[in-house]
Amino acid sequence: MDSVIGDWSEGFARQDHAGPLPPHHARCLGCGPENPHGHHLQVWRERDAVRARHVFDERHVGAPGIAHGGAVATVLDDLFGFLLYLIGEPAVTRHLEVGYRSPVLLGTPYLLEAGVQRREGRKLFVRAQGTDEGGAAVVEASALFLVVGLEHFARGGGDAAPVAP
Ligand SMILES: CCCCC/C=C\C/C=C\C/C=C\C/C=C\CCCC(=O)SCCNC(=O)CCNC(=O)[C@H](O)C(C)(C)COP(=O)(O)OP(=O)(O)OC[C@H]1O[C@@H](n2cnc3c(N)ncnc32)[C@H](O)[C@@H]1OP(=O)(O)O
Repeated sequence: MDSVIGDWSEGFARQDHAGPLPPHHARCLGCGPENPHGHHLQVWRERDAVRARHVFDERHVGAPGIAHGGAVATVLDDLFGFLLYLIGEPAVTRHLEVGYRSPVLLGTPYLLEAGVQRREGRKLFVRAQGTDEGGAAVVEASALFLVVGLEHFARGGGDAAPVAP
């Protein structure tokens, strides 16, 4: 196991308190502060939910002025990844579904929230939604995460490759 997996598993005690949660690692596409192509998602815990206030920018453009659907899916998938801090076990996405109700506009803040709907053995069924500042739902997602052992991540060589300039 290399440094990223080692560091992550060391810090992977269940986070039982409300407040900010740590990024998965520094270069994570969803939340890593050192990934220049990343979304820099900042997530906090409130009771049994995880929340983020998020703004998409020009790097994530699909149709002019509108966030690319794949970028929105990336952010929601990564948000689900923060629920693992509540569960205290590593898991990976097996299935992800996104419903795009309204365009997600660039430069516009959205509240993203996710929670665990139910657990059946190693299967975690999770749900999320994104709302605009008026409280209207613009996007919703559901996913199946499967709990895995840390050896799962050794298949990728463990440490993330350096980010290309
Ligand atoms: C969270 C990360 C923890 C990391 C810790 C280590 C280091 C830290 C460093 C980095 C972490 C950084 C960031 C990541 C954090 C979050 C980001 C978001 C998460 C992701 O980005 S993660 C990447 C994308 N992800 C994958 O790369 C998974 C590829 N995949 C596999 O590796 C295998 O697929 C595996 C191992 C998952 C399972 O493999 P398998 O062979 O054990 O199991 P199988 O596939 O058969 O399905 C099992 C049961 O699910 C049922 N099932 C299937 N589909 C269903 C559906 N739609 N509805 C209802 N049930 C369904 C079946 O029917 C069966 O049910 P049953 O067991 O009852 O028969």
